[in-house]
Amino acid sequence: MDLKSLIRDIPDFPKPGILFRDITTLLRNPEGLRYTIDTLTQKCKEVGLAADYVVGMESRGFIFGPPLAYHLNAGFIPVRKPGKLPAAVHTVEYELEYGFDQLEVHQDAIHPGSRVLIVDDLIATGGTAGATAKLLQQIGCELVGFAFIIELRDLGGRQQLPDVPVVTLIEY
Ligand SMILES: O=P(O)(O)OC[C@H]1O[C@H](OP(=O)(O)OP(=O)(O)O)[C@H](O)[C@@H]1O
Ligand SMILES: Nc1ncnc2[nH]cnc12
Repeated sequence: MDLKSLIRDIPDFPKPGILFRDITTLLRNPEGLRYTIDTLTQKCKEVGLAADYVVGMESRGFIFGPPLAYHLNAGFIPVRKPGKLPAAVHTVEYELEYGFDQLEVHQDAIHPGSRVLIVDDLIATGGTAGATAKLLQQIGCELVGFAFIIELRDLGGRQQLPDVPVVTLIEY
């Protein structure tokens, strides 16, 4: 399936100079959605990505994380923007393609030694995924790999990540 044809490109969003890769057009396509989840699962299994937990970042990691966790027989743990999680949190700061932000995870959601797989819709600069990896590794988790629907290769985000397998479906 030509997944790229289901991604909509929006120039100058959310800021001038950013070419936004919009996944909502893929999500609303039944065959595209099924193919995306099935192929992501298959590729993770092919490289041996067994995990206790799939960790997804707010907000688009929440779309792809739970179905992937379901198919990999793992739990799902949300990593959220600041002030959203109700219990005690661990926090990390990171840089975006278009700004700065923080991410948080519940302290009691995850424990040293847990095998975790980080999932998001897209890797650009690698700031978000790299910060999430740092957060989880500081807790003492075993990071088994990353899975993204889209990789923006020119931004070199992969170089920001620890040396574990990276699964991607679409590259620009
Ligand atoms: O590799 P990076 O340069 O860090 O960029 C990738 C991140 O940016 C987007 O999220 P965003 O922070 O815009 O939040 P959203 O999902 O809530 O729109 C995207 O969903 C990734 O999480
Ligand atoms: N170019 C882009 N398109 C969609 N989401 C993004 N997140 C960071 N950069 C992005």
